[in-house]
Amino acid sequence: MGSVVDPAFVQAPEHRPKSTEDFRTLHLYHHVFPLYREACEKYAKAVNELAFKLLELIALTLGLPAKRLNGFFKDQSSIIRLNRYPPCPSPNLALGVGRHKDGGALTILAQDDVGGLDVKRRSDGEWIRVKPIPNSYVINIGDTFQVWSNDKYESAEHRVSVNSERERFSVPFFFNPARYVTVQPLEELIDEMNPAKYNGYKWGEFYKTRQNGNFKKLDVENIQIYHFKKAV
Ligand SMILES: O=C(O)CCC(=O)C(=O)O
Ligand SMILES: [Fe+2]
Repeated sequence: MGSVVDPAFVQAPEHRPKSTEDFRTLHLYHHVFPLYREACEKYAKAVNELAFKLLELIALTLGLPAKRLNGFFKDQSSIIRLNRYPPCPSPNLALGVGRHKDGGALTILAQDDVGGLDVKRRSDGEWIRVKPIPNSYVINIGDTFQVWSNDKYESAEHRVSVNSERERFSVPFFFNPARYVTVQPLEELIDEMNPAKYNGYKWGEFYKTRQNGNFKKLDVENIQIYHFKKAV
């Protein structure tokens, strides 16, 4: 790479790591944008605190001690993504993000007032726009919670539509457990009457494979939690 003349035109790095290991060596030009780094770190700390509060509240709703799930996040692999969706001349022919489910425990999404996030209504399969509400987050239950809760909670399928008028920004925080965590139905929630519906899987392996895409796209077979569903 040549020398940097104007930092506004620094070539963006290849930002999709090839393996989970690469996340550790990912640098977003900290030296070029120190204020950006500071803002990101501050935001990450605050949203992480919120994530733990939500985690504890959800644990209580499952009849578990508030801190029952906290240990899974000791070496958490959470990430924040900054999304920009430019206006699209043919919004009916393209999607900002194709249909998918978030694989982790929770997603805390900040979105601007443009709108574009659609969630699939389970009753009839219709795509419903998630209306932006100022100063609020969209909280999404991910696959990990679906498995922990043995299907009591379900992760929602969603996608992002684009429009031809305005660019859109969103900032999801993906609250993910440590890579070494085996995700499986919590033992307190299963018994003979209500047996485990999933075999356990290693979060790090699942996530690495999920990075190849979500649901079936081109010729890549994507990993989904139903692959771990036990036969009944
Ligand atoms: O931009 C959004 O509103 C959501 C993006 C999203 O679903 C994702 O990055 O997983
Ligand atoms: Fe998502």
